[in-house]
Amino acid sequence: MPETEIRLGVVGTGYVGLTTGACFAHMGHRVVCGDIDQRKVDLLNDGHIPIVEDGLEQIVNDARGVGRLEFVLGSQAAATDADIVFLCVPTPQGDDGSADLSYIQQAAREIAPILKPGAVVVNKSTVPVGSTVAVERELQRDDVFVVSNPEFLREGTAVRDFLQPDRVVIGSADRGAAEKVAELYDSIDTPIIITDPASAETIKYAANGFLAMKISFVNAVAAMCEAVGADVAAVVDGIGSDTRIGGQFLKPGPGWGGSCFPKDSRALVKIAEEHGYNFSMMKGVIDVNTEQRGRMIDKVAKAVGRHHSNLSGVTVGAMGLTFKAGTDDLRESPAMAIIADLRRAGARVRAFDPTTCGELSPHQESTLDGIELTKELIDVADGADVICVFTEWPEFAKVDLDQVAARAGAGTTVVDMRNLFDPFAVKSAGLGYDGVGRN
Ligand SMILES: NC(=O)C1=CN([C@@H]2O[C@H](COP(=O)(O)OP(=O)(O)OC[C@H]3O[C@@H](n4cnc5c(N)ncnc54)[C@H](O)[C@@H]3O)[C@@H](O)[C@H]2O)C=CC1
Ligand SMILES: O=C(O)[C@H]1O[C@H](OP(=O)(O)OP(=O)(O)OC[C@H]2O[C@@H](n3ccc(=O)[nH]c3=O)[C@H](O)[C@@H]2O)[C@H](O)[C@@H](O)[C@@H]1O
Repeated sequence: MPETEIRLGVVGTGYVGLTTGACFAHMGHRVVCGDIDQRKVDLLNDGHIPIVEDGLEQIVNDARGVGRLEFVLGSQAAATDADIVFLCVPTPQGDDGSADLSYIQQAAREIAPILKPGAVVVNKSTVPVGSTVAVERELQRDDVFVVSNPEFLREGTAVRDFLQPDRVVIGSADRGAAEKVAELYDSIDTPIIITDPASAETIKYAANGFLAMKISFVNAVAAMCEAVGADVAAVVDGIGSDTRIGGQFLKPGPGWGGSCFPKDSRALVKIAEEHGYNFSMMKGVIDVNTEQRGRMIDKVAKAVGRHHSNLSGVTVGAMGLTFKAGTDDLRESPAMAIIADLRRAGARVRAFDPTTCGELSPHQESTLDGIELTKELIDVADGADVICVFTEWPEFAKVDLDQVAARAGAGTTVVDMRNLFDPFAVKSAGLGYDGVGRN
């Protein structure tokens, strides 16, 4: 890997900031990552990775070992001396559905006085169209440049996605600044798309919106499969084999969740609305997702022979809590949303997730109140009237179904929201089975 003289600052050490900093250091750059969360900075300086992310610990430790990666408190300490500063702070959903830019604006204000002349500030956070200009306005510096470089990594495969991206998108009004950022990716073999800031910002939302649309589409098709007696797996195989459609992101489930699709799909609708366009298709994509959660709750109610509004006395065994496998992230998890509704209807929920059976991460602590956590997967079967598979953790598929039936009682239904189990195997163990789009 080539050692370069370019110094990078990264503001925010969450899923995106930590991955960005560690991967750029791995690629040969010198990186200083700053966060306002003292606990996170301390953990990182003690060699602990605060999130579950495959392969991240290794590259963080390797880069720190050769002195290319440092963790400091605050944005200024990260940006001092940096030639290029990446803003990787949250852009949560505001009250009206639009993206809340206050963290970005705050970070920009913090670093404005200490930026080196000629420095490039990069919006890596997902920000609405016009945010490059908004950051320029906060900085009030005509000797620095602002560039958009949206990130497309997924949680769980963040390191791989960052180091082997399908493309890198850079948006800038200044060609030289765009090329400076592009050079950082020189060691990666991938197309680099340089465009204007508004297009780069739109690409990010359009990509997430399109992926959410694929999943909503397949969930709607799954509902149809149940109605007409078709098998969604065969249908997905049949349509996904058409290269114009592609087989990826067509797994039916309890609806899409996570820290990005929900907020970004709403922000996309809002951005369009603010510019005079009614993005009705995206609204439909969101509606189908809401319906999908309702359909899952109806499946649970049907499994125990009750109406979904009255589940008092019902014990639900929950397999998985995170918004998908491979992450510890509970933000906007379909499991958490469905569990909240089941609990509101009076159900008791006992749950196991591989990321909640040890010490809880800060994200998790605040959200798990009222859910009884078990130490082992099999324990969720104890006394369960219904068992829900919320997350597709591969190890769940290896559970001993005879033991599940013994602990829960024969006839208990498994509502398999991820189509993880073989229905025949579940039924052979004496359990009931209900999947998504399967008959
Ligand atoms: N999580 C994901 O998979 C992806 C997220 N994104 C976008 O990236 C952005 C960041 O997302 P995450 O990394 O998930 O957020 P996160 O919440 O995991 O991390 C953000 C970090 O920024 C820190 N922070 C906030 N203000 C700060 C400041 N002024 N100075 C220093 N640190 C500060 C917070 O303490 C936190 O550690 C969002 O816009 C998100 O939409 C984009 C692609 C993927
Ligand atoms: O902007 C972001 O934050 C990121 O959002 C998503 O990444 P992520 O949220 O980590 O997770 P995904 O793997 O996309 O899954 C999102 C949700 O869709 C669900 N999903 C995904 C794929 C599928 O076929 N079916 C399905 O139900 C998942 O279970 C999960 O709830 C995008 O995939 C990333 O490209 C993007 O960078």
